[in-house]
Amino acid sequence: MDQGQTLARLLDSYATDPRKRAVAAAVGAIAEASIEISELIGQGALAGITGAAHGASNADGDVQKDLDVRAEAAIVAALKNVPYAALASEEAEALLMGDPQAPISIAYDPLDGSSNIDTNMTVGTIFSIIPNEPGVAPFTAPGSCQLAAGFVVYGPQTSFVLTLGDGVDIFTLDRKDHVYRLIREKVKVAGDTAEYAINASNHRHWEQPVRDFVDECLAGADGPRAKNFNMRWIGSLVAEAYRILTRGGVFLYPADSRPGYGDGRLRLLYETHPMAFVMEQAGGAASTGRERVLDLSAAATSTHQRSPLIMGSSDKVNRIVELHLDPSAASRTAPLFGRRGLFRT
Ligand SMILES: O=P(O)(O)OC[C@H]1O[C@](O)(COP(=O)(O)O)[C@@H](O)[C@@H]1O
Ligand SMILES: [Mg+2]
Ligand SMILES: [Mg+2]
Repeated sequence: MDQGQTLARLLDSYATDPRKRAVAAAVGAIAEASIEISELIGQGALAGITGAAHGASNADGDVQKDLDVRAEAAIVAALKNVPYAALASEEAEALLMGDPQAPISIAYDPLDGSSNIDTNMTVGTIFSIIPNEPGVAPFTAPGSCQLAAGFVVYGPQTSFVLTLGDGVDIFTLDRKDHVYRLIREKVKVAGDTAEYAINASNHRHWEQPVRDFVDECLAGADGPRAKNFNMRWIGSLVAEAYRILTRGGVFLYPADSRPGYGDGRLRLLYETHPMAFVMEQAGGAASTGRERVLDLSAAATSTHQRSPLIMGSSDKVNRIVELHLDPSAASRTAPLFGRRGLFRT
């Protein structure tokens, strides 16, 4: 690994044609905005950030926090000189239209995990950059068309996770010099980690395949996976994704039976598409349980469309998909487990 590599230098060497120059400019602008957001978060109440509601609701009906609004403003300002056709943000009901001839469009979640702000826990920014085809409605292509995607984690360190379609690199903010420095190159999701993350309070609303997978994990060394599992739930997608990239495991925000949760909670364009691209580029997988997330596309009017997200180590994601596609897989591959009747209803 080139210890002296910075995000800015990597983007310079990537920008070899007009489309790539636009991608590099967009990633660079989001990185600039993220440094400002990181400083705001670090200051917290000292910068007037309280975690209190801002008063308005975003397009999905979530109450906007102060920081949601300030992060949105920082990103829109940073993208001012980037040639984009359209911007889709969690915090804006409608698309923000730019130059229809521009080579790219950008979707982003300015502040992910906002319910964590007042608890001093990790939050982040997520982004997805797609090609713009003049005459075609923006953001209607499948996730596999993404040119670049990534996320920023505002944790004890501020880190920038990036894929330009050729693996995943992680940069950490050098606060002294205000630059992102490469700390991990071509990250690979570990396959053998016995960790899963899901909001277990929704257990009664899950579909059977999700219950079956969680039951397998809960059964630990006595169950079909013959391994004791740890459970993690931070309530912050970026923090869960960062943990999976650095340590392995699986994250689920599945569809469930609560009204409005038929496609889970996370939004396709600026949450599940970019996370799926990052996971696949790191050798992991991302599925809804039935379909590859990168095969999904949004309808022209559905900027804030949701999709289930099951992401992480391929073996675990594949097992969950198997349980969805073939319900008998639960008992067939676990005869001892099935015979004992553990967790069976
Ligand atoms: O509170 P829940 O239902 O467990 O949802 C948690 C999920 O919601 C999110 O906070 C959604 O993102 P926003 O904070 O951007 O709305 C994810 O980061 C997290 O994984
Ligand atoms: Mg979010
Ligand atoms: Mg958000």
